[in-house]
Amino acid sequence: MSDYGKAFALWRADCPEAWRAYTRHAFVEGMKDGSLPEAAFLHYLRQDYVFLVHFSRAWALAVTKAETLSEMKAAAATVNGLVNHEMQLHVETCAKAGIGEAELFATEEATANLAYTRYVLEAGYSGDFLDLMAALAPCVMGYGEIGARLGTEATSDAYAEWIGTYAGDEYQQICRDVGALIDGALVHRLGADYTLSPRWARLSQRFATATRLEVDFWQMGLTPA
Ligand SMILES: Cc1ncc(CO)c(N)n1
Repeated sequence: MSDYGKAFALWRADCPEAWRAYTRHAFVEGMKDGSLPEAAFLHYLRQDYVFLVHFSRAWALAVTKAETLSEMKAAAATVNGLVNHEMQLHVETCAKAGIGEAELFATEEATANLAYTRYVLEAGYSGDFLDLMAALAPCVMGYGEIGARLGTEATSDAYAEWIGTYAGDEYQQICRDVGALIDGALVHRLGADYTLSPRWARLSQRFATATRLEVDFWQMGLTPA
């Protein structure tokens, strides 16, 4: 497994079934062997564009909840990566399928999408930087892990652009940077022995909840309305 930091590795190990259901979902395996129907992929991608709008807002909230300039820089860099790099994949792929950007932005949110993004934003509104990071980590690192695996295991090039976006150096670097950001933020607020903090179990639960919401998001993708 790639090095996405210590806290991520611990949180991931705390919810093995959910993590596996997320990263080995039928939707993911369908991209790997090319058997995923294009209609399901486009349905997912339109929803994911809306997801990324809210996900970027959550990262922007992290800029305001940061306590050091280094945290602000890392969160701001992630906002930049999302809106100027990752969302480009969605805009270009949908454009090729005849879906324009205005239509993309106007996509009606599926309930699985609403549930997930508002859960993450609420973690940031009601909690602090750490609550927000625990809710954001499964999204960032999960796609990094899926992309890296599919980058070497894919047997079809049907979804090569999607896989390339997440397997690529730029996205993998974001995952490592976010991992380092989270590890540093934990030490800064809870001390070096942060796993002994009474907050640790709740942070791990947040990570597990967000992971389950990722499973629901893939499932939503498999069932176009
Ligand atoms: C649902 C979802 N989770 C994570 C990512 C990675 O940013 C994404 N694009 N969409």
